[in-house]
Amino acid sequence: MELISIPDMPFISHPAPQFVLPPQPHLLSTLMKRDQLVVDEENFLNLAGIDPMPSPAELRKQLPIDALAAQTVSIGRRTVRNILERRDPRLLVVVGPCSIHDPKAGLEYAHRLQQLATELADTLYIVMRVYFEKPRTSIGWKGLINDPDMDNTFRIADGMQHARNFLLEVNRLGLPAAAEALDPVSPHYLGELISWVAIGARTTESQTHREMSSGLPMPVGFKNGTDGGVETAVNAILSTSRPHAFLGIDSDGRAAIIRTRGNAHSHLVLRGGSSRPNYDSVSVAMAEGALAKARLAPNIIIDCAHGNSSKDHRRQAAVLSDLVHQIRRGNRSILGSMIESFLEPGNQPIPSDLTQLRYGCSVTDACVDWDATAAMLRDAAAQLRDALPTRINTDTAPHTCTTGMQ
Ligand SMILES: O=C[C@H](O)[C@H](O)COP(=O)(O)O
Ligand SMILES: C=C(OP(=O)(O)O)C(=O)O
Repeated sequence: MELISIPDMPFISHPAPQFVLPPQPHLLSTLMKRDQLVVDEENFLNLAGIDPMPSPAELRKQLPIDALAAQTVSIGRRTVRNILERRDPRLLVVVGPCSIHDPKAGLEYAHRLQQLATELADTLYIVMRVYFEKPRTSIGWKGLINDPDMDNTFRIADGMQHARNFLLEVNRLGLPAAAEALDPVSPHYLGELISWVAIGARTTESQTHREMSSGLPMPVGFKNGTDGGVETAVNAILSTSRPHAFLGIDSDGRAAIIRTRGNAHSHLVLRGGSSRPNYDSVSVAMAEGALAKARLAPNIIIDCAHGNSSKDHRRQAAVLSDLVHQIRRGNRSILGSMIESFLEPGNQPIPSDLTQLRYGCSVTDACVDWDATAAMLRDAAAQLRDALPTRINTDTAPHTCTTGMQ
């Protein structure tokens, strides 16, 4: 198409011009040279701004990982892999606040949890749930990274800095951390400080998250979908175990082609569904069947919260107790559990005056309080102590994705 008539056209006019520009790259670039504003109006229609962000390499330099934190991460990832491979008989327990909104309260929780983790270390392998990114069903606060001041100012650069700082502190205690990987850019900033990752019920079906997980260095748990079906998660585990190539960024924040090897330690997390829980022995047997059909390892973690407790924190203890009984009765596929727990019970709405926030109480899903958490975990450890040694691997069945696949 010739552009001869374009300089005379009243492009920036209201109402919009009568004709539609054909989508031809050469035409677009010519227009960009002639009148940037025309193109901006067209392509920035729904954008309010693009602000700079430090690159992952810059933030990592500003808040570097130290030897102590690196050792915690290394031991954390190795131990979770060993649990998935039946080399370590302990029950993995991912426990902590639904979301971190107040680093001070979060760290107080981490100190208490570290002591409990040491006390129960013969039976339970405790990893702190450190969730900074919240996937919302519709709208709501999206976590400390997205809006650290909880006032819709969305200071994401500050949020990322707080998140990295917090993870450093937790790891320095010798307590490994678990997080949901929601935004595919975030692991570039935080991944080296995380020992276990969840892909949430709302993103397990996403190809972007499966590709990302295939290159992550830690074991990844895929939640079943919000409808309760496990097929999406089974497909995700299959996909993630394979190599992928996809668009991403490098540590300097430049667009890059990322090539992955595949993650052999992805597994299923049963979190219940909108209509019913799926932690019971029949649901677990069905999940084992779905994994076997796909030639995947029978590796299952049970989330005591979400659809398995109808988001009622008081029901989480019953779910934990049930899965412990399944293990005592000989179940070999349940390798871990998740608990939403904080200093105080329940949850609270985010008030407009943040000084009204109740210290140590969740601002997202309701949590079990500290004393109840400690009681639940001590009880689980006591029940499991004599049942675990029989779970060490002595057979030849597949225990990670790749050994289970042809
Ligand atoms: O764990 C957290 C919530 O269940 C998740 O972020 C969804 O929350 P919402 O349904 O309140 O948006
Ligand atoms: C959002 C979460 O879980 P799910 O993806 O199971 O809803 C969560 O654990 O914070």
